[in-house]
Amino acid sequence: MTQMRLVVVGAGGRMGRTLIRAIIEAPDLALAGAIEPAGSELIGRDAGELVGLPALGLAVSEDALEAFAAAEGVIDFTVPAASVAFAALAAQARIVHVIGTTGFSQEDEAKIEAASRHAAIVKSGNMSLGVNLLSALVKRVARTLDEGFDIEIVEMHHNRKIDAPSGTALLLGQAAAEGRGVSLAENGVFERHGHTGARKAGDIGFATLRGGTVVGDHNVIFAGTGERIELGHRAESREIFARGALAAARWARGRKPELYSMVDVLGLADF
Ligand SMILES: NC(=O)C1=CN([C@@H]2O[C@H](COP(=O)(O)OP(=O)(O)OC[C@H]3O[C@@H](n4cnc5c(N)ncnc54)[C@H](OP(=O)(O)O)[C@@H]3O)[C@@H](O)[C@H]2O)C=CC1
Ligand SMILES: O=C(O)C1=N[C@H](C(=O)O)C[C@H](O)C1
Repeated sequence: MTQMRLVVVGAGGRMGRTLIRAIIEAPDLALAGAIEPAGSELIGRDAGELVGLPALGLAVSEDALEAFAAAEGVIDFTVPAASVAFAALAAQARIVHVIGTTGFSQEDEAKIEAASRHAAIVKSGNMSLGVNLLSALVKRVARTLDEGFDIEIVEMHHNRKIDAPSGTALLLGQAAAEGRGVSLAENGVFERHGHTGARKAGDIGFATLRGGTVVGDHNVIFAGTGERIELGHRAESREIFARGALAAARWARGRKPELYSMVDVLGLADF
Protein backbone atom coordinates (compact mmCIF):
# COMPACT_ATOMS: atom_id res chain seq x y z
CA MET A 1 0.00 0.00 0.00
CA THR A 2 1.15 3.56 -0.67
CA GLN A 3 2.15 5.79 2.20
CA MET A 4 -0.82 7.55 3.82
CA ARG A 5 -0.39 11.33 3.44
CA LEU A 6 -1.34 13.14 6.64
CA VAL A 7 -1.67 16.79 7.61
CA VAL A 8 -1.00 17.86 11.20
CA VAL A 9 -3.00 20.89 12.31
CA GLY A 10 -1.79 22.70 15.42
CA ALA A 11 1.70 21.73 14.25
CA GLY A 12 3.50 23.86 16.82
CA GLY A 13 1.56 22.55 19.83
CA ARG A 14 2.70 19.95 22.36
CA MET A 15 0.77 17.22 20.54
CA GLY A 16 1.38 18.69 17.07
CA ARG A 17 5.17 18.41 17.46
CA THR A 18 4.89 14.88 18.91
CA LEU A 19 2.73 13.85 15.94
CA ILE A 20 5.06 15.33 13.33
CA ARG A 21 7.97 13.39 14.83
CA ALA A 22 5.91 10.17 14.90
CA ILE A 23 4.79 10.57 11.27
CA ILE A 24 8.33 11.25 10.04
CA GLU A 25 9.50 8.10 11.85
CA ALA A 26 6.68 5.87 10.45
CA PRO A 27 7.62 4.25 7.11
CA ASP A 28 3.97 3.85 6.02
CA LEU A 29 3.08 7.52 6.62
CA ALA A 30 4.09 10.79 4.96
CA LEU A 31 3.72 14.33 6.30
CA ALA A 32 1.64 16.21 3.71
CA GLY A 33 1.15 19.45 5.62
CA ALA A 34 1.80 21.23 8.91
CA ILE A 35 -0.76 23.90 9.75
CA GLU A 36 -0.69 26.72 12.28
CA PRO A 37 -3.14 29.63 12.66
CA ALA A 38 -2.68 32.74 10.49
CA GLY A 39 -0.24 35.11 12.18
CA SER A 40 1.71 32.37 13.95
CA GLU A 41 5.44 33.04 14.08
CA LEU A 42 5.97 29.42 12.99
CA ILE A 43 4.53 29.98 9.47
CA GLY A 44 7.28 29.36 6.92
CA ARG A 45 9.47 27.27 9.28
CA ASP A 46 10.52 23.86 8.00
CA ALA A 47 8.32 21.18 9.65
CA GLY A 48 11.25 18.79 10.21
CA GLU A 49 13.44 21.46 11.80
CA LEU A 50 10.48 22.57 13.95
CA VAL A 51 10.68 19.21 15.77
CA GLY A 52 14.48 19.04 15.93
CA LEU A 53 14.90 16.71 12.93
CA PRO A 54 16.61 17.32 9.56
CA ALA A 55 14.82 19.67 7.12
CA LEU A 56 11.93 18.04 5.23
CA GLY A 57 11.43 20.73 2.59
CA LEU A 58 7.86 21.23 3.88
CA ALA A 59 7.04 24.63 5.35
CA VAL A 60 4.51 25.24 8.13
CA SER A 61 1.53 26.91 6.46
CA GLU A 62 -1.77 28.59 7.35
CA ASP A 63 -3.58 27.22 4.28
CA ALA A 64 -5.50 24.19 5.57
CA LEU A 65 -7.70 23.88 2.48
CA GLU A 66 -4.72 23.58 0.14
CA ALA A 67 -3.05 21.01 2.45
CA PHE A 68 -6.23 18.92 2.85
CA ALA A 69 -6.69 18.77 -0.94
CA ALA A 70 -3.36 16.95 -1.24
CA ALA A 71 -3.85 14.55 1.70
CA GLU A 72 -5.79 11.48 2.82
CA GLY A 73 -6.12 12.46 6.44
CA VAL A 74 -5.76 15.20 9.04
CA ILE A 75 -4.66 14.76 12.64
CA ASP A 76 -6.10 17.42 14.86
CA PHE A 77 -5.15 18.23 18.46
CA THR A 78 -6.01 21.94 18.59
CA VAL A 79 -8.90 23.87 20.18
CA PRO A 80 -12.66 23.25 19.78
CA ALA A 81 -13.43 26.15 17.41
CA ALA A 82 -10.57 25.16 15.11
CA SER A 83 -11.53 21.46 15.13
CA VAL A 84 -15.13 22.29 14.19
CA ALA A 85 -13.85 24.37 11.24
CA PHE A 86 -11.37 21.63 10.23
CA ALA A 87 -14.18 19.03 10.34
CA ALA A 88 -16.11 21.02 7.71
CA LEU A 89 -12.99 21.34 5.52
CA ALA A 90 -12.09 17.65 5.90
CA ALA A 91 -15.68 16.72 4.96
CA GLN A 92 -15.40 18.95 1.89
CA ALA A 93 -12.14 17.23 0.92
CA ARG A 94 -13.60 13.76 1.85
CA ILE A 95 -10.52 12.88 3.95
CA VAL A 96 -10.13 11.09 7.28
CA HIS A 97 -10.24 13.40 10.30
CA VAL A 98 -8.75 12.21 13.60
CA ILE A 99 -9.82 14.53 16.42
CA GLY A 100 -8.05 14.46 19.78
CA THR A 101 -9.09 17.96 20.83
CA THR A 102 -11.14 18.15 24.06
CA GLY A 103 -13.48 20.70 25.64
CA PHE A 104 -16.27 20.71 23.02
CA SER A 105 -19.72 22.18 23.67
CA GLN A 106 -22.85 20.22 22.70
CA GLU A 107 -23.23 22.55 19.71
CA ASP A 108 -19.67 21.74 18.57
CA GLU A 109 -20.38 18.01 18.91
CA ALA A 110 -23.46 18.36 16.69
CA LYS A 111 -21.39 20.11 13.98
CA ILE A 112 -18.76 17.35 14.06
CA GLU A 113 -21.50 14.71 13.86
CA ALA A 114 -22.87 16.52 10.77
CA ALA A 115 -19.42 16.57 9.14
CA SER A 116 -19.14 12.80 9.69
CA ARG A 117 -21.85 12.29 7.07
CA HIS A 118 -19.19 13.10 4.46
CA ALA A 119 -15.91 11.88 5.97
CA ALA A 120 -14.70 9.21 8.35
CA ILE A 121 -13.99 10.90 11.68
CA VAL A 122 -12.33 9.21 14.64
CA LYS A 123 -12.79 11.27 17.79
CA SER A 124 -11.77 10.48 21.35
CA GLY A 125 -10.88 12.40 24.49
CA ASN A 126 -7.98 9.99 24.85
CA MET A 127 -6.25 8.11 22.04
CA SER A 128 -4.14 5.79 24.22
CA LEU A 129 -4.67 2.04 24.38
CA GLY A 130 -4.38 2.11 28.18
CA VAL A 131 -7.14 4.64 28.81
CA ASN A 132 -9.53 3.00 26.38
CA LEU A 133 -8.95 -0.33 28.07
CA LEU A 134 -9.44 1.37 31.44
CA SER A 135 -12.75 2.80 30.25
CA ALA A 136 -13.96 -0.71 29.30
CA LEU A 137 -12.98 -1.91 32.79
CA VAL A 138 -14.75 1.00 34.46
CA LYS A 139 -17.93 0.25 32.54
CA ARG A 140 -17.75 -3.41 33.55
CA VAL A 141 -17.13 -2.67 37.25
CA ALA A 142 -19.90 -0.03 37.32
CA ARG A 143 -22.31 -2.61 35.90
CA THR A 144 -21.55 -4.96 38.81
CA LEU A 145 -21.61 -2.47 41.69
CA ASP A 146 -24.79 -0.70 42.80
CA GLU A 147 -25.20 2.79 44.27
CA GLY A 148 -23.72 1.50 47.54
CA PHE A 149 -20.42 2.28 45.83
CA ASP A 150 -19.83 6.00 45.24
CA ILE A 151 -18.03 6.79 41.97
CA GLU A 152 -15.44 9.61 41.99
CA ILE A 153 -13.09 10.51 39.14
CA VAL A 154 -9.86 12.36 39.91
CA GLU A 155 -7.58 13.77 37.22
CA MET A 156 -4.34 15.74 37.17
CA HIS A 157 -2.71 17.52 34.22
CA HIS A 158 0.03 20.04 33.51
CA ASN A 159 -0.44 23.73 34.26
CA ARG A 160 -0.97 24.72 30.58
CA LYS A 161 -4.20 22.74 30.14
CA ILE A 162 -7.17 24.99 29.32
CA ASP A 163 -10.23 22.74 29.76
CA ALA A 164 -11.70 20.95 32.79
CA PRO A 165 -12.57 18.30 33.55
CA SER A 166 -10.33 16.56 31.05
CA GLY A 167 -11.81 14.83 28.01
CA THR A 168 -10.54 11.59 29.50
CA ALA A 169 -12.31 12.18 32.83
CA LEU A 170 -15.55 12.78 30.91
CA LEU A 171 -14.99 9.65 28.83
CA LEU A 172 -14.45 7.63 32.02
CA GLY A 173 -17.51 9.25 33.62
CA GLN A 174 -19.56 8.30 30.57
CA ALA A 175 -18.30 4.70 30.81
CA ALA A 176 -19.25 4.58 34.50
CA ALA A 177 -22.71 6.02 33.77
CA GLU A 178 -23.31 3.56 30.92
CA GLY A 179 -22.20 0.66 33.11
CA ARG A 180 -24.63 1.75 35.82
CA GLY A 181 -27.37 2.43 33.27
CA VAL A 182 -27.78 6.12 34.16
CA SER A 183 -27.23 9.46 32.43
CA LEU A 184 -23.97 11.34 33.12
CA ALA A 185 -25.73 14.65 32.37
CA GLU A 186 -28.15 13.97 35.25
CA ASN A 187 -25.71 12.42 37.72
CA GLY A 188 -22.39 14.18 37.09
CA VAL A 189 -21.21 16.55 39.85
CA PHE A 190 -18.47 18.82 38.53
CA GLU A 191 -18.04 21.32 41.38
CA ARG A 192 -18.13 21.24 45.18
CA HIS A 193 -17.57 24.30 47.31
CA GLY A 194 -18.88 25.54 50.64
CA HIS A 195 -21.75 23.86 52.48
CA THR A 196 -22.57 21.20 49.91
CA GLY A 197 -24.61 18.89 52.10
CA ALA A 198 -23.99 15.14 52.13
CA ARG A 199 -23.10 13.32 48.96
CA LYS A 200 -26.18 12.09 47.05
CA ALA A 201 -26.29 8.35 46.27
CA GLY A 202 -25.80 7.88 42.53
CA ASP A 203 -23.69 11.01 42.02
CA ILE A 204 -20.65 10.62 39.76
CA GLY A 205 -18.15 13.15 41.10
CA PHE A 206 -15.24 14.83 39.32
CA ALA A 207 -12.15 16.47 40.83
CA THR A 208 -9.62 18.40 38.78
CA LEU A 209 -5.97 19.05 39.70
CA ARG A 210 -3.55 21.17 37.63
CA GLY A 211 0.20 21.58 38.09
CA GLY A 212 3.69 21.23 36.71
CA THR A 213 4.31 19.07 33.68
CA VAL A 214 2.00 16.12 34.45
CA VAL A 215 1.11 14.51 31.10
CA GLY A 216 -2.17 13.03 32.39
CA ASP A 217 -3.21 11.03 35.47
CA HIS A 218 -6.70 9.56 35.91
CA ASN A 219 -8.18 7.57 38.80
CA VAL A 220 -11.69 6.16 39.04
CA ILE A 221 -12.63 5.37 42.62
CA PHE A 222 -15.50 3.12 43.61
CA ALA A 223 -15.90 3.87 47.33
CA GLY A 224 -18.09 1.43 49.25
CA THR A 225 -18.70 0.73 52.93
CA GLY A 226 -15.40 -0.37 54.37
CA GLU A 227 -13.66 -0.93 51.03
CA ARG A 228 -12.54 0.97 47.94
CA ILE A 229 -11.68 -0.10 44.40
CA GLU A 230 -9.39 2.21 42.41
CA LEU A 231 -8.72 1.89 38.69
CA GLY A 232 -6.16 4.25 37.23
CA HIS A 233 -3.92 5.26 34.35
CA ARG A 234 -0.73 7.33 34.26
CA ALA A 235 0.40 8.77 30.93
CA GLU A 236 4.20 9.00 31.01
CA SER A 237 4.63 10.52 27.55
CA ARG A 238 2.53 12.17 24.80
CA GLU A 239 3.81 9.53 22.39
CA ILE A 240 1.04 7.17 23.57
CA PHE A 241 -1.58 9.63 22.27
CA ALA A 242 0.27 10.12 18.97
CA ARG A 243 0.59 6.35 18.51
CA GLY A 244 -3.16 5.95 19.02
CA ALA A 245 -4.03 8.84 16.69
CA LEU A 246 -1.89 7.43 13.89
CA ALA A 247 -3.39 3.96 14.41
CA ALA A 248 -6.81 5.62 14.09
CA ALA A 249 -5.84 7.29 10.79
CA ARG A 250 -4.60 3.98 9.34
CA TRP A 251 -7.77 2.21 10.54
CA ALA A 252 -10.10 4.86 9.09
CA ARG A 253 -8.41 4.87 5.66
CA GLY A 254 -11.01 3.70 3.14
CA ARG A 255 -13.83 3.40 5.72
CA LYS A 256 -17.27 4.83 5.07
CA PRO A 257 -18.13 8.28 6.43
CA GLU A 258 -19.18 7.96 10.07
CA LEU A 259 -18.26 9.19 13.52
CA TYR A 260 -16.02 6.52 15.06
CA SER A 261 -14.29 6.31 18.44
CA MET A 262 -11.10 4.63 19.68
CA VAL A 263 -13.31 1.85 21.01
CA ASP A 264 -14.05 1.03 17.33
CA VAL A 265 -10.39 1.34 16.32
CA LEU A 266 -9.20 -0.90 19.15
CA GLY A 267 -12.07 -3.39 18.83
CA LEU A 268 -13.11 -2.94 22.47
CA ALA A 269 -16.88 -2.70 21.93
CA ASP A 270 -17.50 -6.27 23.16
CA PHE A 271 -14.88 -6.22 25.90
N1 LIG B 1 -7.33 12.87 22.84
C1 LIG B 1 -6.09 12.73 23.33
O1 LIG B 1 -5.52 11.62 23.41
C2 LIG B 1 -5.36 13.97 23.72
C3 LIG B 1 -5.97 15.18 23.62
N2 LIG B 1 -5.30 16.32 23.88
C4 LIG B 1 -6.03 17.55 23.58
O2 LIG B 1 -5.46 18.12 22.42
C5 LIG B 1 -5.59 19.54 22.47
C6 LIG B 1 -4.23 20.19 22.25
O3 LIG B 1 -3.38 19.86 23.32
P1 LIG B 1 -1.88 20.42 23.36
O4 LIG B 1 -1.12 19.96 22.17
O5 LIG B 1 -1.37 20.11 24.71
O6 LIG B 1 -2.17 21.98 23.26
P2 LIG B 1 -1.22 23.15 22.66
O7 LIG B 1 -1.81 24.43 23.15
O8 LIG B 1 0.20 22.85 22.92
O9 LIG B 1 -1.46 23.03 21.08
C7 LIG B 1 -2.59 23.49 20.40
C8 LIG B 1 -2.13 23.94 19.04
O10 LIG B 1 -3.28 24.23 18.24
C9 LIG B 1 -2.98 25.41 17.52
N3 LIG B 1 -4.17 26.07 17.01
C10 LIG B 1 -5.10 26.80 17.67
N4 LIG B 1 -6.02 27.27 16.79
C11 LIG B 1 -5.64 26.82 15.56
C12 LIG B 1 -6.15 27.01 14.26
N5 LIG B 1 -7.26 27.73 14.02
N6 LIG B 1 -5.48 26.46 13.21
C13 LIG B 1 -4.37 25.73 13.41
N7 LIG B 1 -3.83 25.53 14.63
C14 LIG B 1 -4.48 26.07 15.70
C15 LIG B 1 -2.20 26.26 18.51
O11 LIG B 1 -1.51 27.30 17.84
P3 LIG B 1 -1.15 28.68 18.64
O12 LIG B 1 -0.41 28.24 19.85
O13 LIG B 1 -0.36 29.43 17.64
O14 LIG B 1 -2.50 29.27 18.98
C16 LIG B 1 -1.26 25.20 19.09
O15 LIG B 1 -0.15 25.01 18.24
C17 LIG B 1 -6.25 19.84 23.81
O16 LIG B 1 -7.64 19.97 23.61
C18 LIG B 1 -5.95 18.61 24.64
O17 LIG B 1 -6.86 18.40 25.67
C19 LIG B 1 -4.01 16.33 24.27
C20 LIG B 1 -3.34 15.16 24.43
C21 LIG B 1 -3.97 13.87 24.18
O1 LIG C 1 -4.47 18.43 27.53
C1 LIG C 1 -3.80 17.39 27.69
O2 LIG C 1 -2.58 17.42 27.89
C2 LIG C 1 -4.51 16.11 27.62
N1 LIG C 1 -5.75 16.13 27.26
C3 LIG C 1 -6.60 15.01 27.09
C4 LIG C 1 -7.77 15.12 28.05
O3 LIG C 1 -8.36 16.22 28.17
O4 LIG C 1 -8.13 14.12 28.67
C5 LIG C 1 -5.88 13.69 27.13
C6 LIG C 1 -4.67 13.63 27.98
O5 LIG C 1 -5.04 13.33 29.29
C7 LIG C 1 -3.78 14.85 27.89
